[in-house]
Amino acid sequence: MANPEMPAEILGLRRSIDNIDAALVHLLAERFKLTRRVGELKAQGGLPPADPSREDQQIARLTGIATESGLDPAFAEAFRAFIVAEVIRHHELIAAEYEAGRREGDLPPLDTFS
Ligand SMILES: O=C(O)C(=O)C[C@]1(C(=O)O)C=C[C@@H](O)C=C1
Repeated sequence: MANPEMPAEILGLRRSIDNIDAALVHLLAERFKLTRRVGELKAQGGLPPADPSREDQQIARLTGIATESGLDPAFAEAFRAFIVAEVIRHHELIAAEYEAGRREGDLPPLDTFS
């Protein structure tokens, strides 16, 4: 039996889905640029890669936004946690590089008088 033809409406919907997927990838790329800098500043300042209290704020805020906008809040939280787990992995790698002295170019100059 031949494949049934794809309705034109589905093809139109797929074009918009592709646009949204592209926007999500661009947004994630920009988010990771910001969190990479956060990771560098944390490594320089001796702060831990993860911040559970900040994450509690994110969860509360995003749960409200998801509920208001009709997105399953459990899905919103799973998506946030997936992204943040990757951010924390990056932060740990950055911190390990600082500790190994491989990112000293990004460190402030040594204060030899203290
Ligand atoms: O805000 C921070 O402290 C971050 O490191 C960023 C971020 C995030 O990706 O939003 C990542 C890890 C922390 O546990 C909390 C938040």
